[in-house]
Amino acid sequence: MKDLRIGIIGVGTMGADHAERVARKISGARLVAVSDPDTDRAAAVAAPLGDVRVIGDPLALIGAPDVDAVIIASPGFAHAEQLAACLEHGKPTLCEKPLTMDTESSLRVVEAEHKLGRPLIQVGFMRRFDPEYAALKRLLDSGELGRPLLLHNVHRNKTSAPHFRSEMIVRDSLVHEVDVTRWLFGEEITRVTVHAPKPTGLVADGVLDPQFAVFELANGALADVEVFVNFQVGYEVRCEAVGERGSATIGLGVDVLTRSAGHWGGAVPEDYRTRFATAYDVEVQRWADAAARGGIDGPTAWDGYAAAAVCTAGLESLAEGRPVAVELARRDEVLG
Ligand SMILES: NC(=O)c1ccc[n+]([C@@H]2O[C@H](COP(=O)([O-])OP(=O)(O)OC[C@H]3O[C@@H](n4cnc5c(N)ncnc54)[C@H](O)[C@@H]3O)[C@@H](O)[C@H]2O)c1
Ligand SMILES: O[C@H]1[C@H](O)[C@@H](O)[C@H](O)[C@@H](O)[C@H]1O
Repeated sequence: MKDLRIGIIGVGTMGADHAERVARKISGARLVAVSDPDTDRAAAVAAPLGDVRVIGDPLALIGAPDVDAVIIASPGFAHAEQLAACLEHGKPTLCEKPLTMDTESSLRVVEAEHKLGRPLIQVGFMRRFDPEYAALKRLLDSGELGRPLLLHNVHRNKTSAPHFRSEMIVRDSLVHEVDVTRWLFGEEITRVTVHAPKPTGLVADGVLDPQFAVFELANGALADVEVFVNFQVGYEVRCEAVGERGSATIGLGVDVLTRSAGHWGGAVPEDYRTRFATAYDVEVQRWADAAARGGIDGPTAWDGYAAAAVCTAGLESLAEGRPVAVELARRDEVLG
């Protein structure tokens, strides 16, 4: 079988990481093109990776006949237009989260894909491919812990860019826990409350960081999330599920404990590229295998839309200081 020819749009932090992954690690696939408005950056990413074209216009990359499948790693605000083009050209697409930046445009993506009659869009909720999250999912599904009752999540980044304001903390960071909660518990989130304590003094005025969210699920379960994107120390993502007959915790980072220089303990990863390296590898390999067959193998456009709807409610809650019901279209009405 011929290699799947992949083009990547947006080669900043995440896109460059995916470019290297596709070029060096993913079997049955080849990186053939990258696109970024910062063409110098695109050229610098492409140069060490072999025969990779730089295409200035992302829509031209999507339409290029020698690009079989697309990875979108541009900022969230650019996803809606680029996803529409991928659907128009019938190209299997791995779109980094968030699907889009609002509920309405996410629903339009779901509807446009549905009209094509086959799933083409996979959303980059990579935690589903992380070995620890996957083990937790299997444990919960096995019933060993009884009915899941509670999920406690911690999501901390070392620092975030100045443009990363309160809305981004919800739509770009908290969105991971929205997906993890829906996926682990297999239920929709129906109501959201996002609280913000007095912010850390280490962010610009007006940025609500950290935030503390509570998700109410359709089956009566509850999830809480601390999201703190300027924690200073490093990258920490933890999660504990509590069921009727036990609990399970992942993300403790305890696999290598060292004693040196008068301390003992483990390392704190710098960012998501280290902590979730395996998850990204598995995600992209499984997506590439599925894309070669013309489809997807992971979180769907519907998952991206459902997460966007929860984030919209979360932002309203953050602004108004009260719980907000999630407005989600009926799945059977949208997807038939
Ligand atoms: N799954 C994860 O863990 C993870 C981690 C980081 C980022 N992300 C997601 O990846 C995406 C990119 O984030 P990032 O941190 O790499 O951002 P970044 O700012 O580092 O890079 C974005 C790149 O996109 C380019 N760009 C800007 N506008 C564009 C457009 N209209 N079309 C194409 N390219 C454009 C920029 O020049 C830049 O090179 C976002 O959706 C983000 O949420 C996901
Ligand atoms: O875009 C990134 C990415 O999604 C990371 O996985 C998350 O930890 C960050 O908070 C977010 O800014």
